[in-house]
Amino acid sequence: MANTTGPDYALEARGIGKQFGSFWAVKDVHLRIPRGSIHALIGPNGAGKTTCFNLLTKTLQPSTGQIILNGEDISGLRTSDVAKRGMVRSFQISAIFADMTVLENVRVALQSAHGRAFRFLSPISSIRGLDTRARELLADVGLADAETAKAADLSYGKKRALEIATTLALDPQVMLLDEPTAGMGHEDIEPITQLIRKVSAGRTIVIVEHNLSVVSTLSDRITVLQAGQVLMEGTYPEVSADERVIAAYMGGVEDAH
Ligand SMILES: Nc1ncnc2c1ncn2[C@@H]1O[C@H](COP(=O)(O)OP(=O)(O)OP(=O)(O)O)[C@@H](O)[C@H]1O
Repeated sequence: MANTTGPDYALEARGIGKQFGSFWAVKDVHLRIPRGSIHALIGPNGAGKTTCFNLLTKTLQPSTGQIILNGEDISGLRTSDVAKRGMVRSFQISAIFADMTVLENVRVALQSAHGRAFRFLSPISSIRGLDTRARELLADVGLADAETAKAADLSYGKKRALEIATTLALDPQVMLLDEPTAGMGHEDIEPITQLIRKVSAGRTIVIVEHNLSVVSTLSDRITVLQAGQVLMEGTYPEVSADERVIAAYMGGVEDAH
């Protein structure tokens, strides 16, 4: 529920932690992500970004703390229950069906969003309805011309765009993107950055991203993690000027062009 007495947070983490054996990969992390914002999690290698991301999406069960989505405590829910409440993580590229066409991939995502994944005998008319929506989504991500291509034949950047289209098929209010530009060449980074900006309209986005140029372009606010804990939070100019952040990254900045 919207908080009418103060800032409206789509997603909050209250003291979340994750222990593996005796090691705390994430410890006492607090996050407050205003609705409609783009929020980045950054930090040097091993800082706990991926673990934190997995806790937020309930891929991992937190050892401590609470996760609040739209004012509701989701700490005990499974990923699929969280998705039904409007928070979806980007699928891994491996989740794209390589042998299907681009259009078929988005159709499958739409079918699963509508709970029809296994209803093979759907009337043709409902499949056409899905195709209309699938084409809209493909147009949104710049793949309108590629609908008959096999997913396996797409370039890396276009696979990521397809992945975003399949995520958008679930119409998430809160979208979590795990390193969307990882492994991309320069030619793909700019279009994907623009695409994330475009699909952020009317949504809340949490992004784990190593490329600090992408982070600076997209993020309203940034949380810097170090050794599993929050080092600081602020805007890009604030965090990039902070001596603790500079020290944490010393010798470990990747892709900081
Ligand atoms: N399943 C696990 N069991 C044990 N230790 C783990 C597990 N997952 C992560 N860790 C440890 O937790 C710490 C944080 O890892 P995590 O992958 O969250 O960091 P990260 O900031 O995403 O790193 P990178 O930038 O290298 O991807 C690391 O020391 C890692 O070795």
